[in-house]
Amino acid sequence: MSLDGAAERRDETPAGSGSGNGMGAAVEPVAAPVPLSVVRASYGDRRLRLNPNKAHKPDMYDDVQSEFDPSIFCSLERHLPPSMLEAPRDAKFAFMREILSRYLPEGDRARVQRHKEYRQSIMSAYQPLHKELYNITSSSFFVPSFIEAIKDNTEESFRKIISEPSSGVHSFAMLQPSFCELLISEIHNFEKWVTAVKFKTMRPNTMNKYGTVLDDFGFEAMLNKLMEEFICPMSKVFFPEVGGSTLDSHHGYIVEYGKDKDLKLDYHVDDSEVTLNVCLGKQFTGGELFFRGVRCDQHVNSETQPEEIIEYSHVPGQAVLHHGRHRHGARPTISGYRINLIIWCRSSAFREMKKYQKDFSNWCGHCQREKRVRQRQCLDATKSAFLRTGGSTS
Ligand SMILES: O=C(O)CCC(=O)C(=O)O
Ligand SMILES: [Fe+2]
Repeated sequence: MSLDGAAERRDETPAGSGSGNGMGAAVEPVAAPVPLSVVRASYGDRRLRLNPNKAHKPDMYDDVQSEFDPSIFCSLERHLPPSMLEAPRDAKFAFMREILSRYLPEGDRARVQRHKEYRQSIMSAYQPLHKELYNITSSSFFVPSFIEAIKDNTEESFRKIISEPSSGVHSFAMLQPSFCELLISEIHNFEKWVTAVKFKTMRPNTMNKYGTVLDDFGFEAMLNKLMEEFICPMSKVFFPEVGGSTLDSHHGYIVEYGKDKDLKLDYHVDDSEVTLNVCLGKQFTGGELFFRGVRCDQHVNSETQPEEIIEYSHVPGQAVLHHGRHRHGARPTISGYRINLIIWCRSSAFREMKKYQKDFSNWCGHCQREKRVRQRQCLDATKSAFLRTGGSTS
């Protein structure tokens, strides 16, 4: 969405970008499906169970090629009708895939498939430089105060490490300097490889000319764990009203600013429920974040109140956790080079619920103000009615 001042940012669509990258990497074919007539004939009861069979140990689907994530098949298997639980894996896979397909329109399915192929073509050719970055090791990734707070997992422990927790923009020390250095070096290695093999990569979203999607070259599982085990505990406490406790997907990328890179980032809202933004380095001046209040879709361009003006200066290793709909931008990086890790975290449950809601006064600053005005008018009307009738209730 691009209204007056604030532009909503979407991931660059994978459509069309899988081709023309000069890589020529082979894309594995989608697994040959088992004809549904076979599945139908053998298993009469075809209704999924509402409650999962927790005692059942599902098969693994990591080696199966499809447009859906293998973990979906694992989870869904526990909901299969009892007669199917011990069926051959291929039969279960075909059955579940047919059900899932009904919920993914043809266009989306083709887009997902192309993106999957794009990722595979990168990952089958790119050699990571620092393999240890692709799996979380708390002690080498995070500073002790952050590890401690997550371990305690209480509102109090989080508030202890956060500065200005009342503003809705929560900042805290998170990453070890050595981790930041290694990640920067991995990213530069990837960029060097991209240039050398003339691969055409997708940018993180429509507003960056530079920047790299980490999920596209092997970091997806690590960032997912980061979201589930290290972001979710905090967002559950600080952003429960926008699905902070049900984050279930993410978009993880790197932004780079400086000479010959992007200089600034325009005013926008993220395509996320909760965003984690961590500065990795290096040395720079400028590049401050400015925030201008949280807004729902309908009020994304409404005026800013003075108390909503927040400025934040990036410090390497320091994270900012904010509401995705908190309007913000980044000021020009005046000198040096700034590189940040961004994770847009999303909640499918919240997005579904949002479709049926009109009032977002539990988080949108403008809805809140409108509600207060309505309440005041109502109170005034009651008061004047009371005065008119002299307090008589008959
Ligand atoms: O440059 C920054 O720190 C902000 C990046 C940002 O807001 C975004 O990528 O959505
Ligand atoms: Fe943003």
